[in-house]
Amino acid sequence: MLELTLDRLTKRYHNKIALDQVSTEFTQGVYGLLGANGAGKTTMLRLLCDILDPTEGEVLCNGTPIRRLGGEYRRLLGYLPQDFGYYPDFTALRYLRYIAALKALPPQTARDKVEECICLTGLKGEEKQKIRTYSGGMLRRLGVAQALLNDPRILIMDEPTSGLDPRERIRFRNIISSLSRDRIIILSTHIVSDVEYIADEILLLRAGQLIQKGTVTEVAEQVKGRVWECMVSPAEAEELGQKYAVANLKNLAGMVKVRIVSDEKPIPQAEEAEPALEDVYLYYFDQAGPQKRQTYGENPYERKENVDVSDRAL
Ligand SMILES: Nc1ncnc2c1ncn2[C@@H]1O[C@H](COP(=O)(O)OP(=O)(O)OP(=O)(O)O)[C@@H](O)[C@H]1O
Repeated sequence: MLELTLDRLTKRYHNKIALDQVSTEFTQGVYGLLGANGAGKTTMLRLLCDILDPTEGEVLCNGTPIRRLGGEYRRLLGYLPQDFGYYPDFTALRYLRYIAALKALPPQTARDKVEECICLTGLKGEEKQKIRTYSGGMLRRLGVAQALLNDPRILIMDEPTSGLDPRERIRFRNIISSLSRDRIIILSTHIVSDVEYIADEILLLRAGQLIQKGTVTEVAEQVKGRVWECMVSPAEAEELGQKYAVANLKNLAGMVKVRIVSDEKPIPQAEEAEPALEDVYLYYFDQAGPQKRQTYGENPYERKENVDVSDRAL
């Protein structure tokens, strides 16, 4: 079985520490790397892909430093960067054949894999369209397809769901679930719901440090006793929003149901609620300040459909 080990992995850009002594292991499964902007997610993924050199520490694959494995390691790897390069005037088919050639796949294998990846990512029927005509979701699926051409045992994706509409998000999650057998899949995001349902383990990265790792339930347990719900008037809700990290607001018959993440009980009538992953996210990453938290949408108490709390909090 494949095992990736990060051993005190550190990356400094001049005097800025982007990744700070991160040690952890990955075995088969889906891992969701969650963190706010600038937390160090891209840096960690690029170190894992051997695109960046660590300042200290190392990445090991089955005990051997990936530096030493070189091409042997890269053959195990599929990578979808945040902005993957493509030629807009190529058709998807031509582009995938081109990438297959770059990955040095033998011609028959290339033809088979291109077809397989087109089908797997739901692009069948659209593969002869020029990429410039693709929607954001189709483009992301094409990105996944190119990362899969060499049948990688390790699949690394940087913010693969950014800019996708809810339908494409669900589609993406289903693709990842179908790929998860026999692979290490690591994907970064700042959108909690994108990893909540598919990740076997969640890693929380804050200011370059790994602050939590575990299943969704294990990570959510970390805020047990710190999640509160209460029904208050709109004015009280506004006041609470100024003071606390508010995870959820719902208008109910003139009153507002408020979900708050706080070490202390915010008001006497607040009741403890079962923690969820987005509460954890809010607990660790709510750096926006109350003003920003409260200015989402025209009515701050209206929970907009398909808008992630984590998006709102940042
Ligand atoms: N080439 C670079 N030179 C200097 N600083 C950098 C460089 N790349 C990243 N950084 C800094 O390192 C920190 C971590 O950046 P990184 O891109 O890894 O974070 P991230 O979690 O992926 O953020 P985002 O979600 O915005 O992509 C940030 O403070 C960033 O400004």
